[in-house]
Amino acid sequence: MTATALLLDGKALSKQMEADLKIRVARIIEKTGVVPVLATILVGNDPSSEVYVKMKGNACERVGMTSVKVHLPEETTTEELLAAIDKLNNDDRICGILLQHPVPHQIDERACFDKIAIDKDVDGVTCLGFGRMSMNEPAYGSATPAGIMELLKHYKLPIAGKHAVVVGRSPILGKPVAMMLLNENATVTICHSRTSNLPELIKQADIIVGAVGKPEFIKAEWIKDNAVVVDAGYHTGGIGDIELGPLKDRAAAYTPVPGGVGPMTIATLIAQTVASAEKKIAS
Ligand SMILES: Nc1nc2c(c(=O)[nH]1)N[C@@H](CN(C=O)c1ccc(C(=O)N[C@@H](CCC(=O)O)C(=O)O)cc1)CN2
Repeated sequence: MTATALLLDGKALSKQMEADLKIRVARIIEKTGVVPVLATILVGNDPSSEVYVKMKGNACERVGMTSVKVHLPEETTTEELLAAIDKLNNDDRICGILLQHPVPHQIDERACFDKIAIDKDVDGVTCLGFGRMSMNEPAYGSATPAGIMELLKHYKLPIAGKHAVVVGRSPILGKPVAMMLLNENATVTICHSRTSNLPELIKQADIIVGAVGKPEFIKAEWIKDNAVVVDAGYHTGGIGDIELGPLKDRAAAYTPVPGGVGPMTIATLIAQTVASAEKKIAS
């Protein structure tokens, strides 16, 4: 029997989140007279990265915050980027720092992510933040995984006791989403490029997360009926990492591309920046 799968509408939820964030930002400004600031760092001229950073700046404006944009040339060295991050760490006006991934190949991205002060790591990219989150200690989660968890929570989809299969193990997506699902008591399998029996493992998934970065790499026929399908991919032509078409009438729920995980990434970054600003005034 087929039924229409529940559409996990990240675009609509991100709008709701923004409405709430706008009120919280107005309260911060009323109390302190200071507008919260997110610093965005873009290194080089990757057109997609330019678009994502612009979208983040626009989201800041929509909720009444500002963003300081640091745009560094393609030839920037690790040392130069570390110095730029250090300057933002020491700037009292800045509540959060976003370093757009990927950075040019000559840069040690890990060293630069880890230079971000923990209280300004609103994009959840530092090893310290990841470790704390994994241990269920307070930390800002990596933006896309935290956005996915918020979406599952909003639609009251059960996680505890479910078998979640994550395809991808990147530091800002696959690994953190696996730890977040584990913290919610899912049984988690992490698959990657060296996994030999991928279709077989995916067949077991109650929750499948596509985080592999390859267009429609995960085939609909590998996914069992009534699974919750989360597609964290975004590729030209409006497709993700999962072949979503055939699943729309046999999954329990699915995130569309576009309009699913992507908008939640941005809303989560902004929500965590607002939380950082609130923490600052409470301390
Ligand atoms: N430091 C980071 N770098 C990167 C992250 C991240 O979370 N932190 N994520 C991705 C890219 N990304 C944000 O940076 C991102 C990608 C896609 C979307 C999005 O909303 N996409 C739309 C469709 C695109 C469009 O309208 O043009 C959608 O899915 O509806 C948001 C953020 C890599 N780098």
